[in-house]
Amino acid sequence: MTQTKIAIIGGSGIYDIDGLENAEWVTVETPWGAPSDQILTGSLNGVGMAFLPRHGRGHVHSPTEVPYRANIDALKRLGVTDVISVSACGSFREHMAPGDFVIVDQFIDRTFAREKSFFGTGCVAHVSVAHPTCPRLSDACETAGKAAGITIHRGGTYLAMEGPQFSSLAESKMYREHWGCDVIGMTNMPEAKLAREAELCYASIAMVTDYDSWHPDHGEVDVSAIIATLTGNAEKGRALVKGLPDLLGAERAPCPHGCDRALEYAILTAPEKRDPALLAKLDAVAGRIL
Ligand SMILES: CSC[C@H]1O[C@H](OP(=O)(O)O)[C@H](O)[C@@H]1O
Ligand SMILES: Nc1ncnc2[nH]cnc12
Repeated sequence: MTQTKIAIIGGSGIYDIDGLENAEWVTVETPWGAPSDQILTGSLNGVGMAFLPRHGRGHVHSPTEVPYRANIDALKRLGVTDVISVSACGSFREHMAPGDFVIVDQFIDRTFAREKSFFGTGCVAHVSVAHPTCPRLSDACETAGKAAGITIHRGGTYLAMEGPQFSSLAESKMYREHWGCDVIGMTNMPEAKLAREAELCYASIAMVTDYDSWHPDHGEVDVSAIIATLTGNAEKGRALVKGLPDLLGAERAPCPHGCDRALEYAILTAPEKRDPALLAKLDAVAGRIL
């Protein structure tokens, strides 16, 4: 049995979490550079926890510049088994209103200026992201959220845009009316893809902060309104996180959906053709099978 270790990646407006026992900010070095910030480690009800502010304390990294590979590698290196992203998002659906939480289960990746894989020349791998989030971890988030009195929508398609500017009205309408997207944000990709490559279970909680720019009765999105909604949600988010350790348990069996075995048949490069330098960088991410 593996010990459960739950990581929370906190998005915009979430730079710390309270209530961890033996809390300590630790520096983690990775072959992919420095993570967004130090990582807060500790435990909650006997379960190991880690918290990483995605944009760094003080919000220093733009969505494009977040060191996604270093973040996921650092969490893996710390022994994390389950990653929960908590993000701000715009909503394309009237009934997904500001203040509601959406447990995202699909993504459309429109980002184009980010490193999206740990693999490449010298070690080529193709993992499946047909189902990019873990249903078991998403179940726990839904249950904990409902117990905390949060309005939760289970399932939704998240459009990941490059940013940093928000969408034009034409883009917003296209994503909503033609592409079937439910919410929009700038950070869950490539994060979810990298978590899958690192064989980590990943769930995404998108906190609705605005109606982007499509809604005729709401002004277009601006950052001050987003932060006001997030601040109003902080207590709900904290309550959700506190419910997770008991739901996930201190020990975990293999993921029933195979997230923790995603690399099993993914690597194509012949053993004799693999690049030792890249293999060395993959020690944490793919050490289980390399
Ligand atoms: C603060 S407005 C836009 C910014 O907020 C979201 O960040 P995160 O996903 O880390 O909560 C969004 O994706 C943008 O990066
Ligand atoms: N409307 C929006 N578009 C992109 N990212 C967001 N984060 C919060 N609201 C957003």
